[in-house]
Amino acid sequence: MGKATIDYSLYLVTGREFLPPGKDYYESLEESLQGGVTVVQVREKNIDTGKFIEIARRTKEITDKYGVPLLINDRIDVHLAVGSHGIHIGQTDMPLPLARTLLGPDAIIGLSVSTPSEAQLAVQQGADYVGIGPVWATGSKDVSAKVKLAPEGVGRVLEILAGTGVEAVAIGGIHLPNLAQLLHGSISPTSRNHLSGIATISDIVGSPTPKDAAAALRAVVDSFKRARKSLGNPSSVFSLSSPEEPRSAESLIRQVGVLMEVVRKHTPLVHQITNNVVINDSANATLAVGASPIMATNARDVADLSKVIGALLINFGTITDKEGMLVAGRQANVNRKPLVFDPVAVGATAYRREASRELLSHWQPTVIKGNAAEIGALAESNEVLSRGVDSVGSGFTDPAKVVKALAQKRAAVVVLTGVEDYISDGEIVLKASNGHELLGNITGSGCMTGTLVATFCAAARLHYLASKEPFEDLSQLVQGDMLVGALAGVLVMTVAAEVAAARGDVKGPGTFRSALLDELYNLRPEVLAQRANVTVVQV
Ligand SMILES: Nc1ncnc2c1ncn2[C@@H]1O[C@H](COP(=O)(O)OP(=O)(O)OP(=O)(O)O)[C@@H](O)[C@H]1O
Ligand SMILES: Cc1ncsc1CCO
Repeated sequence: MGKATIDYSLYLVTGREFLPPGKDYYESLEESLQGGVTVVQVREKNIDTGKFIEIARRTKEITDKYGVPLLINDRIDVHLAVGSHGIHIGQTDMPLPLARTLLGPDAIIGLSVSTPSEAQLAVQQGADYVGIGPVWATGSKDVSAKVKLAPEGVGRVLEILAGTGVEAVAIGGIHLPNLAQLLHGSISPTSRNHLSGIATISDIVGSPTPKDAAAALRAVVDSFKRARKSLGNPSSVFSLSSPEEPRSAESLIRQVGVLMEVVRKHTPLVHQITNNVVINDSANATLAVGASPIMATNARDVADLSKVIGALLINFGTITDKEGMLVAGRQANVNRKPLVFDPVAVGATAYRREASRELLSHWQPTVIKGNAAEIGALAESNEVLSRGVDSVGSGFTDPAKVVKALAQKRAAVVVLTGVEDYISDGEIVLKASNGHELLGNITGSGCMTGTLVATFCAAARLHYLASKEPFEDLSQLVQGDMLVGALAGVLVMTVAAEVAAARGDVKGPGTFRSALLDELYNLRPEVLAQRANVTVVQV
């Protein structure tokens, strides 16, 4: 088996302590290989050398039967004794150059890395692959003192590895429900490098049916790799929502009109965890455009709900239900429902910054929507400051560049609201110049825009599912063109606002607020198409 042909898709690290009561280690191992494990690493701590060699030898008999390479954790002597394919070493184990000298060029040597600089060194020293982690907290190893990388942190390491030929698996807290989030969210921002696979212990070893457990994980990794491989444009965030038509402003506006009809026809359920300032206006805005709102926040309620909703909005304006946000978002990823994140006032306090980091490491948003201060805080730019929930200052020097970079960094569509709205999927940037200044005089206009973005993302998914052959890409977090969904939310809101503001009965914010609801209800695709002012910005 040549080194170049090794498939790192599903890398099993053994851990006999996780076996369910009564389950035999060798039986579990064989079943996991039948389920699709592609590499095995024997990891034994605190064990006599003789016993380690015995376990490794019997393990190799089984892995050989399935043509799967065997690696030994840390112990070169055990590797040599059983003739395995190589070793895996940690940062504090034997130095990689020394291991290479001892083992020669043909042995596989993998290294655990947690940072881009460790990855850089691994490349220089000739590692064949790296294990990047810990991604999340895990019960299999004490990583309490280590920084949890989250998918975004894995992506920063993958950036370093791009083009080097060094492959990468991620490790730490990876389970079936967060696997698609990890694969998608860790694609490196600039080079679009992605994981070769994932390493796991407990999901497989701890299962009474390791064959099924391995097969389920493998199916997600396989479909992810297939999708990345077949991708026409590797910079696209949503690989399977490749646009139906070339992306001109006219065609996008036409597609927005289609989504307006889809909402009225199918009345998607839009689950919203939002702040208590805007909750009623947001629910009414959802109804006005033809969808159906549900404002559940309790963690015990949201998991069931996730199966039936069209999309989820998480707006942390008054941030009282973080537990519900964590569970609902994770379930949206599992059920492949669009998830719109509105990080209200994220830059204003340390607590909000920390909460946003926690949420974004726990689930992958489909769309991130914010005003300049909020997008600035997420993009770690100090061009725009916040005063509570509002932005202060004149905005970004180059807003198109900021939204495009953040979309790439977060693997999500980004919507920046303000006098002009900017929307990017990391590939193209749209500028939408509709709206009215009275929107700045009512509270929660941005929050309502977020609600409508979620509503039309639900429609984009329904439209995709209705118009395409059903497909089984288990690694996709969403299906449908979410750029069009986001644009639709922004345009419906801002065009309805223009029509409302022009009414003779509108005298100020109070009458405008009622008129806005009426005009959301009355808005037709033809009127939207006439008024929509959208341009594609070259970045
Ligand atoms: N002066 C303006 N002219 C045109 N449109 C505007 C103006 N101000 C805001 N908008 C529109 O209003 C919507 C809300 O954007 P804004 O940036 O004010 O949100 P926000 O600050 O998050 O609001 P809130 O915190 O009150 O929910 C956007 O769709 C935007 O296009
Ligand atoms: C005023 C306000 N405070 C927290 S959320 C919110 C609604 C507008 O973002």
